[in-house]
Amino acid sequence: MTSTLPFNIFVVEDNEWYGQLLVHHLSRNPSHRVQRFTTARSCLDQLGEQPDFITLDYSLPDAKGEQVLRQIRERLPSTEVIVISGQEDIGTAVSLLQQGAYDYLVKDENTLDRLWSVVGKVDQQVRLRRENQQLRQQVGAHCARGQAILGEHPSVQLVRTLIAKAARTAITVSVSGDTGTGKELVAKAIHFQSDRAGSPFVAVNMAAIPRELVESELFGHEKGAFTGAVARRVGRLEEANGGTLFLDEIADLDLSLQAKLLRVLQEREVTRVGGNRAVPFDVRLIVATHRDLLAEVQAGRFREDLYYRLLGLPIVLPPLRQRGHDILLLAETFVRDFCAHNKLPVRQLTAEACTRLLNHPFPGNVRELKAVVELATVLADGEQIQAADLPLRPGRAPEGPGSQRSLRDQTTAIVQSCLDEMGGDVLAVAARLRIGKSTIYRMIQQQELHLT
Ligand SMILES: Nc1ncnc2c1ncn2[C@@H]1O[C@H](COP(=O)(O)OP(=O)(O)OP(=O)(O)O)[C@@H](O)[C@H]1O
Repeated sequence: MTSTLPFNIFVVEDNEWYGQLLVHHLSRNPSHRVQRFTTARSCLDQLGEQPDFITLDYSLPDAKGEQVLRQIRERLPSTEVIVISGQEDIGTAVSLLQQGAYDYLVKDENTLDRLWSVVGKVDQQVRLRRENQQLRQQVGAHCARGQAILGEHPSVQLVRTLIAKAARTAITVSVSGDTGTGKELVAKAIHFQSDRAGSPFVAVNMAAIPRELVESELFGHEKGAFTGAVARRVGRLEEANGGTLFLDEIADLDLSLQAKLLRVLQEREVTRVGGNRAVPFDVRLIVATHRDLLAEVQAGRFREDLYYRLLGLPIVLPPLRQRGHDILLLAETFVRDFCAHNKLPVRQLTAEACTRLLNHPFPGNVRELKAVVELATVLADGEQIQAADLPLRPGRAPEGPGSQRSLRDQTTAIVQSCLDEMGGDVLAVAARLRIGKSTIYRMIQQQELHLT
């Protein structure tokens, strides 16, 4: 997928001859749309056109480079600005770079070549960003229709209700649940159902970033802020401006950064590492963890003030094994989608395969179920997916009271939970669980099951 939109460039230069030279040079690429302005005011008045790139003459008749740069950065934080100056002045260059200029060029015989290579880089970044945006919109359309989170279990219905409520405001949301229960999916659903859907959804996993890089990842850094900071980098908070920031595995954030995050969230401004300018931001925060955050607070590993700042609207995702017949509903949907994507004839799970799925503890939750049934679809020979096709490994035993139960007890519990959910409709339960209705009637007669 490539973006066909033009790359919009503003050239702000009062010198007639040099301005025309820049316009001519930058217009050599047919996808560039170049406009020229001779004053700061005329450029600022047209920022509504959202240029992708601006070349800014440092000395304009009505303003200095710093002032214009500040106003552009405030209004269009993702537009890159390159300052072009008649004289080399290291102090000015450093100050402009710290204020967020992409580069600082001195007018000499190399300027046009350097400009050409910088514009090429920015052009590529912008196109990648647009592609991402298009992909996001596709995912978003799916999430926004409320179809992403499958399940009929009351606990999942409650999750969908809370998502819809959260989407109406910008409240912080804290999602908890074991690995693979759908925490990121919930975060995306909230974002794409909210009025921030057209803005970025940025996900950061605290456990996946080396400790020493977390601060710069979140808050960004200026060029030269530390060894290896070869270019300015906008942090994830700024990247999510106007949209949603999803901080996964928040409990893994170390204590010193917890203090910094709290301050940034309270002040609603972020200063890049090595920078001296606070940039305001507007993001909805969604945090997730598979740990008990309150227990982390009690153990002194998580700041209590940050805990209360982040709690917001809590959404709890139950483990898959506690969602009754949703296991089958999800399995059937994953098989159907997988067959459709891979142009395979539709495959059905046999009754034995369903029973095997219902009795598996699924320590990896929905992610594990999806992987298992997709692989089984590939392994199955005919149109049916047999129990033996399911690559289920004896997993970690489910935690809690169920862990010591026999297979029979677990089956009874699943059938009972379906009966309760479906208002005692034996035929519907038999169809859903693919077991004979007489088996259910016999279990009722033997008082293993109860109709409420
Ligand atoms: N209720 C659901 N309906 C449909 N798909 C689901 C559901 N829950 C989870 N999934 C799918 O399961 C996979 C894992 O979900 P997700 O990544 O959101 O889990 P997670 O809790 O964030 O995992 P982790 O804690 O390991 O990061 C994804 O492919 C997701 O689309």
